[in-house]
Amino acid sequence: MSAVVEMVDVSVVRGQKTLLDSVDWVVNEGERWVILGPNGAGKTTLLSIAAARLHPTRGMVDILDEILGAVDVFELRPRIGLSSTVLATQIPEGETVLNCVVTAAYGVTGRWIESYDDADEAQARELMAAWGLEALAERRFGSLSEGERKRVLIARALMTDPELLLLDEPAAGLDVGGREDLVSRLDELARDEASPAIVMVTHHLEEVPDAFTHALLLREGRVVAAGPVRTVMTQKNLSETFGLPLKLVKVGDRYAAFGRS
Ligand SMILES: Nc1ncnc2c1ncn2[C@@H]1O[C@H](COP(=O)(O)OP(=O)(O)OP(=O)(O)O)[C@@H](O)[C@H]1O
Repeated sequence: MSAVVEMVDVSVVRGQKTLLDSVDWVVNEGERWVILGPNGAGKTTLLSIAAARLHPTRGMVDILDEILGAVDVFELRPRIGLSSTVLATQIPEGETVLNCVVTAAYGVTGRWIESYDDADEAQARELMAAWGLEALAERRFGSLSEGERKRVLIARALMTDPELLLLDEPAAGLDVGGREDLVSRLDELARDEASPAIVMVTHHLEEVPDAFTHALLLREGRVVAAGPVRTVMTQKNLSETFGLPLKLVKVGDRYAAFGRS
């Protein structure tokens, strides 16, 4: 099994603040990781490095067999699918759903004068069908519900057939129905052997699909635990990660956590 992401002794320092502190992490082909941790733990910072959007202050990062710092990131980024709220803010409100997805082929967020061939549009329409968006192809991005937007961002992230898929809080802001719909779609994606390696960031255990295989727990920039879900998702590790005594509940292969006095 070959590594898709390898980080060795990675730190990110800004002024007096250490955002990531000596992180070691390996994501192999076929693995589906969740990164869990409280607000400010460094999850988005870690994902930004894996997305080749941020260089560490110290340490070695290998993404898809390229070393960060020695590779042209503009060649590397199209091989990585990224869905995040930051990206959502860069999409013009008036852009159609079809254009939101198809423009990923050029790595841009708004359609201008680029020309897309039939294969690009066919690929975008196939992804929209898979993510329940076919009826929304001509709708403006700005008019979509939060759940629809999240699905557009994921379809867009898959547009370039990435070798690594990164999802930053894909279920944030969704109601229970929207969350469950998204979790089951992500579960299906995770079960598909043709899917790329997946890394998803979340604060909420309830959002982790059954089929996710690995977890990395972060607190104050440090890794509390990392490895297979079954060994990492313990009451002790999660209490340490979130900084309060938690009761961990498992329903089937899904998890939830509650405060414990
Ligand atoms: N340029 C910067 N200078 C100083 N501190 C920063 C900078 N960028 C981020 N931080 C801080 O680094 C910490 C980690 O931020 P990050 O966004 O990675 O955390 P997170 O785990 O994703 O948080 P959340 O769950 O709230 O989104 C936060 O305390 C944040 O305020």
